[in-house]
Formats: sequence, structure tokens, C-alpha cells
Amino acid sequence: MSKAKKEYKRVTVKSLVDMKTSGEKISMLTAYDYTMAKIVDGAGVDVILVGDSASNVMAGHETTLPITLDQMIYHASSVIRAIDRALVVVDLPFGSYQSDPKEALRSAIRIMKESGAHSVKLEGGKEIKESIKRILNAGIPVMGHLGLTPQSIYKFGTYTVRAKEEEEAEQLIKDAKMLERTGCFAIVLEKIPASLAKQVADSVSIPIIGIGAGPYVDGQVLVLHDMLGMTHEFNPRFLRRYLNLYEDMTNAMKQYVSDVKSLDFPNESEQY
Ligand SMILES: Nc1nc(=O)c2c([nH]1)NC[C@@H]1CN(c3ccc(C(=O)N[C@@H](CCC(=O)O)C(=O)O)cc3)CN21
Ligand SMILES: CC(C)C(=O)C(=O)O
Ligand SMILES: [Mg+2]
Repeated sequence: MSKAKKEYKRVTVKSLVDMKTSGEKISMLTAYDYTMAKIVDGAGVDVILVGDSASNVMAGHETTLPITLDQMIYHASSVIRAIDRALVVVDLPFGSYQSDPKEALRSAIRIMKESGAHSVKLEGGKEIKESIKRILNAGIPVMGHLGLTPQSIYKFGTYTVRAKEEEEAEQLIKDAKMLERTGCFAIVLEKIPASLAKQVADSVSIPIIGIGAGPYVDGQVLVLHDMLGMTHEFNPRFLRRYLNLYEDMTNAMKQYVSDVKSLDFPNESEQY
């Protein structure tokens, strides 16, 4: 199949910072496979996150903790083969960067080398500063992630909103400023009060991308399967569903079953 060369200008780390400066909001969605990533990229989504939420959405685990670096590389390489325009960010999975900065750099290099991704994301603040420095020194762009960091779910105990108390809010602002100073190109803020997210977005010059962090930030991210309505049992307040695919797909599959049983499918034009 021949296809005309795409005219798209690629999204870069620099263009995201320019978007914050100019006030254009950044759109980001997850993708874990080639077919979905092709649709997300073609729709004009600026950033594709190969999230460790693949652990939940793709593999059916309860948390993000079990997914491995090899599995993240598999997902990321599938996504990379699909994209013409979007910037691709890959989550470093739990256990691939927390031990020490050298391990963090080794993991980031494996992702970049084996998947062709453009950048990595790590969860945490001051405790991972040296790891971020190492990765940045190797020329790998880093996105931060603060607030509800799901790899720490057993420390938090629940997926409830973070940083409602003054002490955690102050530490979060400090961490965001540190991530900017260290050289991160953007930060995800997950499930924190909208007013705190605004304060963070106003106090750093790198883009702040929110999920459950309100409107006063520089961009929004959602898990693709959530916004398409495929994960019908996942109902956080921050989620807006743009389709009800769980229902639509179920109906389509029921129709297929019925057509097979009734000998309606295949018909005369659907055979050789
Ligand atoms: N499908 C999916 N979507 C996500 O957004 C997502 C994942 N998986 N896996 C990794 C993390 C975990 N995330 C989560 C998980 C739970 C809530 C949540 O709000 N859950 C419930 C209970 C909250 C509570 O205990 O107070 C809710 O009712 O909203 C939010 C984000 C975000 N990420
Ligand atoms: C929810 C987003 C920010 C994420 O980290 C993921 O999908 O893994
Ligand atoms: Mg993640």
C-alpha cells in the first residue's frame, strides 16, 4: 500500500515548552500497541504515554507494580512503529530505577535503545533527583510525575486525592521546582486539588500535565481505554468518557455470535 508522505511536524520536547509559553494546552493519551497508537497519533494528540498502566489495562493486574522493563519495551516499540507526529514518553516501571542512579540510567538506556522512544517518565521527587540527573546527562529527556504516584500505592494505602494537607502540598511544590531545576521537560500531576495544581503550574516554566488535577494546568492526560469507555468499572471523578465502547463492542460481538449461530454470516458475497 503506497501512501503520501505525511506533512506533520513532529512534536518535540521544545515544542511542548513553547506551547506552555504561548498558552496552547497540551493533549496527552496513553497507548500500548501499534493499532491504537496509529489512531491516537493520526487524531493529533500531542504526546503519547506508554504508561505502566499497561499493567492494569493490558495485563489485568491490580496495580502497576508487576509490569517489567522488558514488557514496557515491547509496548513502547509497538507504539513507536505507529507514530508520525506525537512525542512518545515511556514510564520506567516499578523496580527499574529505585535502587540507584546507575540502575535508573541503564533502564532508561534500554528503553531508548530497544524501543526507539523519545523520553522517559519517573515517579517521585527529591528521592530520585540523582537518578534523573544521570538520565539527563546521557541526553535522555525526562518527564516527572508527582501527586498520586501509583507505584507507591502500598505506601499511600488508597488511590484517594493527594496533598490535601499543607505539609504534603509544600513538599510537592518544592519537588516540582526541583524537577524543573534538575532539567525535566514536563511534569505529570496526578489527583491533587485544582488550586494546588494551579500554584505549581504558575511557579514553574515547564509544562504541567494533569490527570485529576483540574483545569489550571498546561495540559491533560487520560488513559486511552478509560476515555473510550472500555474500562466501564473504573469510575474516578476526573474521568470524562468520550465513547461507551464497552457497550458498543459487547453489542457488536453479541451480533457476531448470533450471526454465526443463525448461519447469517458468512453470506454469499463473503465467501469464495
Ligand atoms: N485504567 C486505568 N486508568 C488510570 O487512570 C490508571 C490506571 N489504570 N492504572 C494506573 C493508575 C492508577 N490510577 C488511578 C487509580 C484509581 C483512581 C481512583 O480515583 N479510584 C477510585 C477510588 C479512589 C479512593 O480510594 O478514594 C475512585 O473512585 O475514583 C484514580 C487513579 C491512575 N492510573
Ligand atoms: C495515568 C498516567 C499519568 C500514567 O502514568 C500511566 O498511564 O501509567
Ligand atoms: Mg504511570
